[in-house]
Amino acid sequence: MHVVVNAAMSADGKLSSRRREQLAISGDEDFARVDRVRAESDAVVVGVGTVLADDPHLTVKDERLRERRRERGEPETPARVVVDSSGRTPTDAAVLDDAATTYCCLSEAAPVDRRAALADAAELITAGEERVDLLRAFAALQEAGLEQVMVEGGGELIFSLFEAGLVDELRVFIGPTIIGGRDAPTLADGEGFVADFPELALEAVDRLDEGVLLTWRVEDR
Ligand SMILES: NC(=O)C1=CN([C@@H]2O[C@H](COP(=O)(O)OP(=O)(O)OC[C@H]3O[C@@H](n4cnc5c(N)ncnc54)[C@H](O)[C@@H]3O)[C@@H](O)[C@H]2O)C=CC1
Ligand SMILES: Nc1nc(O)c(N)c(N[C@@H]2O[C@H](COP(=O)(O)O)[C@@H](O)[C@H]2O)n1
Repeated sequence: MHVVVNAAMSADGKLSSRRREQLAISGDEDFARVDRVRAESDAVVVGVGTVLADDPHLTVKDERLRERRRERGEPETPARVVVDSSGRTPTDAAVLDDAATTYCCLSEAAPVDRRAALADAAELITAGEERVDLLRAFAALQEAGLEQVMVEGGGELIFSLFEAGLVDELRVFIGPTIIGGRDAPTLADGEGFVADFPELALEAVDRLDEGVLLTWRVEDR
């Protein structure tokens, strides 16, 4: 499995404001690039915090990219994956519509009624007692045939994936704005590292829109 984390942050490292509402940090060129990365992926993954904040659809938007996927014999949009320990994904979430297969990765703590509600619209994977065990959940996704995986956020999930050593590549668009706020989400939140910081090797620097795209490879830990 190859895991690419892709996100957009402000020049001061924020994914959104302290209100945690969806903000367009990317410009048109970067959103088009994100669409191409989605179209090259078998699955697009987000945490439930992002589902609750943004209600994303996570589909491929460009019809030509969808057509190329169909020509390759792939579903026109990749599978969608929500990492959701207690099954908080609303049943009317856009990510649960029939545009693509959706996997909900739950923990054993997810209540039975939430499991039943989500089972109608999603494939359920259970891994971990109170929190989703990402190593086990991603192994189950790989077992289901998902090899090229794109993670779109948010900051809690991205930190945990780095902590679990699951990230192969990080692509960050840095947009021309300052958001600020000590409580605004950043690229990697969670508890944070105090030692054994993951190390990155810079692979590319590209100017896009009024910002810059950095592509990093994650060094083996
Ligand atoms: N600018 C950008 O590229 C993006 C911005 N965002 C923004 O990020 C914010 C949402 O991010 P977060 O609140 O950090 O939520 P998140 O999307 O990272 O989800 C975190 C939640 O996932 C669940 N979870 C289950 N197992 C977990 C594990 N092992 N590790 C971590 N989480 C686990 C927990 O319920 C946890 O609260 C929103 O404001 C959204 O707009 C989200 C995606 C991309
Ligand atoms: N790459 C990027 N740039 C931004 O400025 C963003 N706000 C995001 N957000 C991510 O995209 C998801 C929305 O997907 P749909 O358009 O609904 O398909 C959102 O939930 C974030 O994961 N990304």
